[in-house]
Amino acid sequence: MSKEATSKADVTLTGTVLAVQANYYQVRLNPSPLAPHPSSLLLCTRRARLKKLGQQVMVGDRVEIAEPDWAGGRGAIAGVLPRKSQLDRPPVANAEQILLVFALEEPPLDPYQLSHFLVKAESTGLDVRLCLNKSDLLTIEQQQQWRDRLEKWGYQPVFVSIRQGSSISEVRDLLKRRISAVAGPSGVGKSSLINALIPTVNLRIGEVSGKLSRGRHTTRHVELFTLPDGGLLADTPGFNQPDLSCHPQELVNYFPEARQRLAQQTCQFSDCLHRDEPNCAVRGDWERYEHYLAFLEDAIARQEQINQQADPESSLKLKTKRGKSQYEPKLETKYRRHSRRTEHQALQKLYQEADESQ
Ligand SMILES: Nc1nc2c(ncn2[C@@H]2O[C@H](COP(=O)(O)OP(=O)(O)OP(=O)(O)O)[C@@H](O)[C@H]2O)c(=O)[nH]1
Ligand SMILES: [Zn+2]
Repeated sequence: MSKEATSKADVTLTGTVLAVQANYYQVRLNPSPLAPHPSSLLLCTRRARLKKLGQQVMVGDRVEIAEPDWAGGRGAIAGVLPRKSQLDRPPVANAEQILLVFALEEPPLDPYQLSHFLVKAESTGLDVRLCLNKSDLLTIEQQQQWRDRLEKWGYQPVFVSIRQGSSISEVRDLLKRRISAVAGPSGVGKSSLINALIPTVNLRIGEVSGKLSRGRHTTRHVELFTLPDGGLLADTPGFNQPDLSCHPQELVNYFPEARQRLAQQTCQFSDCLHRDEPNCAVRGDWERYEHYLAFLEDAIARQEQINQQADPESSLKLKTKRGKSQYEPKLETKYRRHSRRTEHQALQKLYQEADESQ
């Protein structure tokens, strides 16, 4: 075979990245006549060409493998197929849905915190599923109250008790054959759920230091767990204290019940922020409207900060005090602290250089 023919044959080998640790990628191969057996795992490096192009490789990525060394279980990632979706914190490619886990009790379900997580999850554009754990701590009536309330928010939660092993199969069905990311606050039972879904995983429960030493909750290590009946699951440490970083104008789209109102009626003004504008279709008697207003304030404040950073040479800055806006002089550049954005860019550059020098 000519050299060219060999390399062509190599790139027909494809797989999915299951884990990333430093500069190594664990790849599960797709069935192929070239692979010795289906579901072979290879430990891969990234081709220098991809590094030069700045092509990042994330868990969930579908990749092309070259130079397989079957005996040594090694290979090289030669290409990354186009992504259907991309989560940044944690870095996961091709996820289709977010499984948001909350507890009904211990800790008690806080509607505002739940709303915050839901909006953050919706802002990814992925499907959002809600799983409420520790149903053993609530009566049937109490569960029904939550069910009714959350249905008005636009969600059909799955109530489970991992302790009693109830309704785990419903969650399993939700996750079948899809890439999902699990998110939720601390202590709600995410590890317990993953253990129940994948008995071979054996994550530590309720032991923070144990988890840290295992490297589970560090940003350099992201892993997709393989579910017994197909599907991949990412445990998402970066999602634990979500910060809402959406544009004020977009926020409304992350509330299913507001989306529904907008589908039936439009606001008078196309740039309506749904606060006190006349003839607004969104403002009204729905439970989470208060949450919407609170998140909107944050989004507007963040947007103003971004606008200031986008125009760092302007000698005036817009200040809003008690609803009144006015321009105030800014300090000279050399006396100003570096903006968070430039610090972030500098850090990114450092990471990149460190990566390339390895
Ligand atoms: N009553 C009750 N307790 C549960 C249930 N599932 C988990 N727990 C308990 O909840 C606590 C927290 O469980 P974990 O699985 O560690 O929670 P986690 O969400 O992974 O927590 P972090 O790792 O801190 O994010 C443990 O003490 C579990 O035993 C349940 O269905 N019912
Ligand atoms: Zn409106």
